[in-house]
Amino acid sequence: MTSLRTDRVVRRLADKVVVDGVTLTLTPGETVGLLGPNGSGKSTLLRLLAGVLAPTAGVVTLDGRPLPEVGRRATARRVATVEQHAHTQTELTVRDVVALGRIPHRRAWTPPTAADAEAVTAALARTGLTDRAAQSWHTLSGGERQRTQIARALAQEPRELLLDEPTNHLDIQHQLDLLALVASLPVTTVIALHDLNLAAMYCDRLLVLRAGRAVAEGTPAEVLKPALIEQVYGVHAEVTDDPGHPVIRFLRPAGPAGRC
Ligand SMILES: Nc1ncnc2c1ncn2[C@@H]1O[C@H](COP(=O)(O)OP(=O)(O)OP(=O)(O)O)[C@@H](O)[C@H]1O
Repeated sequence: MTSLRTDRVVRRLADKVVVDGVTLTLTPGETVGLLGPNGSGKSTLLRLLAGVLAPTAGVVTLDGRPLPEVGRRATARRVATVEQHAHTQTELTVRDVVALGRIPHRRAWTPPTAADAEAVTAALARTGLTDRAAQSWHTLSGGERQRTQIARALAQEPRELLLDEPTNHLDIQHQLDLLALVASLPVTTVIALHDLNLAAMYCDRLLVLRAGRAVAEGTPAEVLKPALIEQVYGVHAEVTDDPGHPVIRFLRPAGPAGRC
């Protein structure tokens, strides 16, 4: 069994090449970190992987079949996404939002089954939201909203999980908890991240984008070298080896040394 794969995908948006010939093959069960500066094409690549955007050239496959052939509903049963800025317009409780994850599994006009309810309850528990189930979405903090969207994706019981900067808005404990949870799930995960140290700690493999192109791919230790960090982010860094993963320390640019 394979998983998602992009084969030399290109995507143009408003006459600009935003993703430029990226090939990425996911191995079932692995956690792949998508790195790169703002505007480097991470979100766009995630949308291509989810089938929400069609490539301008190249192909995205799921188990070897192009996504248009797999179909939207079948893709939605397999692939869950958590976008950067998820909104809900209507008055929904946390449990209602999480239950939206069951839609791809339900037949039209049929009430939720016991299996649907169980998946929702389990997803709430896994994300620490059981006590918030009855709370209105609108009253949640940014971090609680983020966790609710993760719970919705887990309720979908996906085999592939695509996360766009899911640690935004989370305090450090919830960042670590979330990434530990994601890394422990028996699903194939692609996760766009800005924090290189968190990527080093929780990802099996990294793909680094710059101006839409893949410029490095490999394990965190292979990829996160000072020269690469300087080339991609324009930042000086020291990298030391902690058992199991590299640790990055950013060096101040020359100039007045300010402190918070
Ligand atoms: N609908 C659109 N029309 C025109 N340009 C777009 C559109 N969507 C994205 N872009 C551009 O494509 C480029 C890549 O955007 P994308 O959101 O994929 O980057 P990103 O790496 O996820 O960035 P960030 O880290 O800031 O979230 C950016 O320059 C962005 O302005």
